[in-house]
Amino acid sequence: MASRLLLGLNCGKPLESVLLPELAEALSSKHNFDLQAFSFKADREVLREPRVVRVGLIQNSIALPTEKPISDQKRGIFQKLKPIIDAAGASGVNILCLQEAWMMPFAFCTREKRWCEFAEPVDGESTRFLQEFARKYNMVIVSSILERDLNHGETLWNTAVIIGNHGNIIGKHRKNHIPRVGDFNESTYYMEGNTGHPVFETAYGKIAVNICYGRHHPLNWLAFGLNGAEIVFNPSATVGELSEPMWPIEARNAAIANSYFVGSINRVGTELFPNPFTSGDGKPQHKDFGHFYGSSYFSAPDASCTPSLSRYKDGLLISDMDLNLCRQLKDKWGFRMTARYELYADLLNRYVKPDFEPQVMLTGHCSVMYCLLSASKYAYRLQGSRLTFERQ
Ligand SMILES: NC(=O)NCCC(=O)O
Repeated sequence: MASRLLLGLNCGKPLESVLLPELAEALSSKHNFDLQAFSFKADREVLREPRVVRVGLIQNSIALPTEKPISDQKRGIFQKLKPIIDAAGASGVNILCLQEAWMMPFAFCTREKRWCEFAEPVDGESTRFLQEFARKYNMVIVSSILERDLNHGETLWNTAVIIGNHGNIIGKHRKNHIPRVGDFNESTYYMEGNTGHPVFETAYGKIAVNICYGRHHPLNWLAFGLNGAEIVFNPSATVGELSEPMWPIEARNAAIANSYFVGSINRVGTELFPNPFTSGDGKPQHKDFGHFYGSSYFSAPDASCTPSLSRYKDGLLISDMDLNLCRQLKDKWGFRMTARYELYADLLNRYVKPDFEPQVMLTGHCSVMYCLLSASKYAYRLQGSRLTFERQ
């Protein structure tokens, strides 16, 4: 019963696990990373063949202490990821996504500008590192980096680069929503993205990327769905104290509401920085953000989801998913058909204007109050939803 609620049912059954090649298992034992694989099925259709793609998510801790030279730290992460990506390749993964800013410690919240040196152009060394794997394994790779935009005054962005299965760069998406919560105040580092909600048509399906804090924004999820995404990745960096109770709910809910699959990834470990920083909350200064709790997982449009990877260990989570499930769930629940986009559009149009007044109707209770007030010594004035009183 508990598992039915926690993981749901896929086509009426518990999710099945999948056997992986020995090579992948051997890499996971040798390099000590968690490896799990599952399969989301869809019903057989008469006119369409199943569209099964194999998707992978990688979560990892950093490789070297943050005091080490920046280039060593970055190379250390490359070395650490190599066997995990090889395991994905050996398992026949078609689309692989790494965690947010995978090529660096999660330094944004220190607000120290020294970490800007990790930034790279879209076609920089991290992309080149991954392009080789993309070619070797015929794999699409989603790589979330700190981007330095050389064509626009060297500004910084939090960007997901989409590398095609031939090693080509299909495009990029820049994080839309920047957190300003607790230690996660990343606004001193990069600006709100300017790429909208692109969906990338890859060899294996239509994918999009909702970077980290964007997962708290239902309209951000919706926009990727409206543009036709079948799989949305959510590469993240978040810690236990801040968000762990929300983690298993938000992406799963987005998958249900938007009839697509979601792959959620969070980094693992505690990252210590050389200088203490504060969170502006009156608590003592500290040198870490807390524990990045991993727990990466997949969610499907039928409300089923995989178990999560470890809270502590590096890991590769693989899942087969029949993308036909997206349309089957659209047909079943009709969320797209029953949504009232014209009503939402109208409200949002009015809401973004400075003179917006909330549409609040007076309850019966209030009307009685107004009658009493009218008979009293007070004059009242209703402006929009604001009620003011004045003694007569
Ligand atoms: N990287 C990032 O956006 N973190 C914010 C924390 C959260 O959304 O849980």
